[in-house]
This record gives sequence, C-alpha cells and structure tokens, in this order.
Amino acid sequence: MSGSLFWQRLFLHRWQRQMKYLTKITSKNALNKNLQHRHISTTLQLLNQSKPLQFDLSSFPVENIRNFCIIAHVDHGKSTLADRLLEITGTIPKGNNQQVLDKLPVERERGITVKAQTASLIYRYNDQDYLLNLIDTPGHVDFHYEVSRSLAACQGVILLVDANQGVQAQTVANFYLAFEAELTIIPVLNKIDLKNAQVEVVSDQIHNLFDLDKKDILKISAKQGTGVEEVLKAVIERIPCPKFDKTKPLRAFVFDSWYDRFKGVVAHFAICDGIIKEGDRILCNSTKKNYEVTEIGIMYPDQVSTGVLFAGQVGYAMMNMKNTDEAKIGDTFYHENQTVKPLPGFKEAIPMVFAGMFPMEHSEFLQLKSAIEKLTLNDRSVQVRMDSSPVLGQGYRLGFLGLLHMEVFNQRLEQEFDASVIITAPNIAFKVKIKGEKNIKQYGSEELLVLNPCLMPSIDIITEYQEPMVNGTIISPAEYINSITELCLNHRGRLKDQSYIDDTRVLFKVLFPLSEILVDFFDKLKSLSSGYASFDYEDAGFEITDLVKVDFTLNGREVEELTLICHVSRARDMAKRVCERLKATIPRQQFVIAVQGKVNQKVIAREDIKAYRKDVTAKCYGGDITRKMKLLKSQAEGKKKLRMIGNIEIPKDAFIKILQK
Ligand SMILES: Nc1nc2c(ncn2[C@@H]2O[C@H](COP(=O)(O)OP(=O)(O)OP(=O)(O)O)[C@@H](O)[C@H]2O)c(=O)[nH]1
Repeated sequence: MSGSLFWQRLFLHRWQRQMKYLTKITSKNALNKNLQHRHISTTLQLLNQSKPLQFDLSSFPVENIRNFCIIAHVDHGKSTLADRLLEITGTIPKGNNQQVLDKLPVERERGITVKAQTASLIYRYNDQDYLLNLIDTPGHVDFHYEVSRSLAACQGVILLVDANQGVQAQTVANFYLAFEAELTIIPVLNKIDLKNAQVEVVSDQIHNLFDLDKKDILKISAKQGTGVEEVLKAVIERIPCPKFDKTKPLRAFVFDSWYDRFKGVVAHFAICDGIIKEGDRILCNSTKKNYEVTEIGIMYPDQVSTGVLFAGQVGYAMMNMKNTDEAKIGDTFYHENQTVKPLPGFKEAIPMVFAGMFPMEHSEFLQLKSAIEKLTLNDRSVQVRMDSSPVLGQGYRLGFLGLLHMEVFNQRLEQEFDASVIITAPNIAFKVKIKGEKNIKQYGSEELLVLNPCLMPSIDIITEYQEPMVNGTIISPAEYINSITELCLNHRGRLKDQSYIDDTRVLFKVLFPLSEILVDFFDKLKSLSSGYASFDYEDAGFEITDLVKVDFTLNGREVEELTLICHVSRARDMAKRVCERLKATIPRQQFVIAVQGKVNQKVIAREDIKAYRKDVTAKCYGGDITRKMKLLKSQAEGKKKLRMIGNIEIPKDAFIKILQK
C-alpha cells in the first residue's frame, strides 16, 4: 500500500472514531435531537461507505518501533498519561476522561488498573512515522505479576512519580523490576499542576534513590496534557528499538491471552523474529498443536486487523482455539516445519494467599470449572488445584498474590462469567518437616507444603514448622518513625535497614512473617501515618517458626473448614475471634451448643449458644390448617438451606459468613 493511501485510511479511521465518539456524546443530549440525528446519520453514512481499515505495518522498519510500559505506584497517573498519549497520537479523540485502557468492569468500578493493557500508537517525529507500542500496567502490589510480564515485551519504561506524593514503595519495587530487566528508564514527574507539587524535592528523591540524572527527569501534568508531547519524544530518542530480525524464522511470544466468548481464545503476541500473516499455519511450542491464523492485528486501542505482524511488533492473533489451555502466557509459536529456540517463558508467580472456591449449588460445579479455566487464561498468576469439602462439596483451592487479587478475581468471575461462588477464609501456605520412614513414604517427602490447614499431618510426626516471610518496604514521613517501628515490632517484623531518601522521608526495610501483614497491617500503617506511608512487599522464602493448628468443634464435632494454622503467640486471639463469630452467626437451637477452639485437644476458647425452643403451632391460631401447612412448607424450604454438623443445623449462609474474611 502506498504511503498516501496509508495516511488516507488512517485519517478515515480516526474520523470514524471521532464520529462514533460524537454519536455517544450527542446521544446523551436529549435536548438537541436534531443535531443528534444529523450526527448519527452522517456517521452511519460514513461507516457504510468506508472500506475496512488497513494499516501497512511493513512501512515501520524495526528501527521505527518502540515498545514501552508505564510503571508507577498506585494512583500516580499511569492510565491518565496513557489516555493523553492516545489522544496526542490521534488514536482516540481529544477530551476523553474515560481511562480508555482500563477496560474491565472491575477496573472502572474500583478505579484501579488490575490488568496490563496494550495499545499501538502512530506518531510522526522528525519526518518519520513511528509505531509505539504502549503497555499500561497496574500499580497495586497484588498485581505486580502483570508488571513483570509486561516488561518482557518492552525495551524501556516510563517511571511515573506523583510530584505531590513523591517516591512511594511501589515506585521502588517497579524501578528494580525494570532495572533488573536492563530496560531503559525514563523518569517522569507527574501532577506538576497541583499546588503542593514538590518538583525539586521529588527530583532529588529520584536522583538519590535510583541514581538517575536530574536533567533527564521530565515534568508533566498528565491531566492537563502539559509536557506530555515531550514524553513521546523521549520514548523515541531514549528507548532503543527492539533487536529483532524479520528475515529470521518466526518466533512469536505470547505475553497475554484472554477468552472472548464469541471468538474463542485471543493471544497477544510480541513478534521477536520473522513475519506472521493471516492464513499462516503456526505451531505451539509447549503442546506442539498447530493452528491456522484466522485474524491478526494491532490494538488501536481496540482490535484492528492488519493481516500481518513483523518482527518487533506487538499485536493480537486469533487461531480458532477453543480450549483455554492452548495459548499459555509465556509460550512461543513458530511456523510449521521450522525449528526455532523457544523464548524463555515467565517465572511462575508465587501465590501468597490460598482460599477454597466452591459453587453456590453443588450442581453448578461444571459451570464454575469452565469460568475458572477461562479467567485463569487471562490471569496466570492464580494457582489452581482441585479441592473438596464435606460441607461445600467439590470445588477448588486457589492461590492468589494477595487479598485484593482474591477479591478482584471473585468479582471478575461474577461480572465476566456469571459465576457466583463461595470463598472460604483465606489462609497462607506453611511448610513442615516430618519424621519416620513410613510417614515420609506415605506423604511422599520429608518436607511438605501445607496449603490446606486441615491436611496438616499430626503434630506427633512433625519435627519442624516453617512460615512464609516477606521483605517489606515502607516509605513514610520521618515524624512517624517511632510509631511505625512499634507497629512493625507488634507484627513480628525485624528491621533490616532504615535510611533517609530526602530531608523528610524515611525508607524502612523490614522482614515480616507473611501472616502478619496480610489482613490489617496496611490499614494500621495508613491510619497512624495519616495516609502518608506506603507499603510494598516481596517474597522472602520460608523461615523456621513455632506454629500450632487450631481446630473448632460444635458440641464436640469438628468443623474442618474452620481449622487454621497460626503462630503460637496468636492462637488464643484467633480462636476467640472465630468462636465469637460462630456464636453470632449460628441461630439458637433446641439445645445448648458449645463452640470450642482447641489446640492439641486442649480448649483455648469457648462460647455457648443458648437453647431456644420454637413452638411452631403457636402462631396457628385456632388450628387454621392452611396457615399451618404454609408455615410447615416454609420451614421445609428453610431446611434445604441447612447443613448438619452432628445434630446441629447451620444455615448455609451463616456458615459462609464464618468462612469469609
Ligand atoms: N491534578 C492531577 N491529577 C492527576 C494527574 N494525573 C492523574 N491524575 C489523577 O490521579 C488519579 C489517579 O490517576 P490514574 O491515571 O487512575 O492512576 P493510575 O496510576 O493509573 O492508577 P492505578 O492503575 O490504580 O495504579 C485520578 O484521579 C487522576 O485524575 C495530573 O497530572 N494532575
């Protein structure tokens, strides 16, 4: 396709977008119906006349391609900057306040990015056209796997820092991810429009902490668009082009994939070498299955078919894959009849929190299975194992990177796949060492990873307990040093390092047991520092410790879903809390129920649920048989929702409430 035809079509595409956008806006304006009608008909005319959009990607040699991510702490403005970049390059119309790349309903509702999203931009600079592939990444620690995955498809990053808040814990974590991946880092100070912006102070922090030159720091307001054009120029000037070769055999790296309910599996490819076209037959390295490429294109920012992708480019492909196991993130695809060295895949994510996930009704298990398979295709950081429970039936035990990750996964299951589930109380994994040849043979190894507390071996054969540890980073104003130190000690933290990153802010490095920071540590930290402290953590392996298993019984019968493992110093408090919750959620019955928390059969917490005698016929005045039948019927309905633990009836939803966090 000639250069002028390419620009003609690109212009037409942008005009279509502008008109679609205007249609959306005007359709909201009920007062201006004439105008609305005129816009819609013009747009429709235009759409009817238009030929399908075509980009000629061969007009972008590898030297004119840049692949980069935006990384930052939560809320420092990544998605807002991405919007401005899309606007400046004409990919979307100006005046958008939508955070276009936050596409999932859960992202819109919560106002956070949970999934890295790609968009291709075309930008003219120094009389040349550049293809810029941008990845907007999440900021929250629970989604850091998305960041590390995205970095694999890039040669550089924009490290965005809020000029008001300064460097925060996730800024540090994200910097090191990019630094270790040897990517070019462009430091950018955002929100300089705010009246409390401290441009000089934060520039010093960036220089002191990351050894980045102050003169290389760009100053922008993503919200107002100030300085954003400079960011595009810096991307072109500072980030190297990908070092790939289109004359070599194809190597297409899957760095993301998702399930589209109409089109099946869609893979996101970074083309490392060679050329891939529609109609090509390609082979998956891990399964050795082959496929015909039915559609291929770029995200502009939605799918736009291009028919071909060249080395160094990033885009999507469809291959009539129906099975969610077939486009695994980290896999390599290549042309049939060719042998290439597959690209190194991703490191497996290390789950921090485990929880059981069960269907609301036993009959809905297959539906849940299909939903979990489809969603984990898009979120490879979730670890999936089968599980079953006497109370909740067949289900799964899933491993997540944190509690927010668990909540978001649950919400995505509901919103994107119509699956409502019961989640059990989250727990973390422990390790134990056992003794005795027979026992080791039975369990398969001397060291065991315990993901489900009720599967913990008997203490008689355990010789050592280990708990997971994390390296925590806290950044806070210096005035909170004492209270933060106290908080860390109360959470069994061990201070490893403490240093000033400028005159007023301190960085703490603290080693914590994971169990201590999971639930309310961050809330406490925020509240004692009036919201100014930030916290990030990463896996630090296991450490020998002293653990106990706490069992719960109702009139002597064990409720195994409630079994928990905790540090010996926490056992009494935890047992008390669960007993109180049981008391609050189980309705009174015709006999007293003793709720007990036990360690090694020794009771450490107890609550009693008093007896309550219900006279069913008391309400049936004068022996009115129809009323009595109605009441019995409603009781029978109620009974369906009951679970029996021994002779104790527990309403299913009450049980769920106890299990939930
Ligand atoms: N005043 C001002 N506000 C900004 C600027 N950039 C972003 N914001 C605001 O900061 C908030 C967070 O912006 P986002 O773009 O959602 O931040 P994010 O880094 O993508 O957030 P996560 O993806 O959840 O980590 C929003 O309310 C934005 O409107 C800016 O330059 N100036």
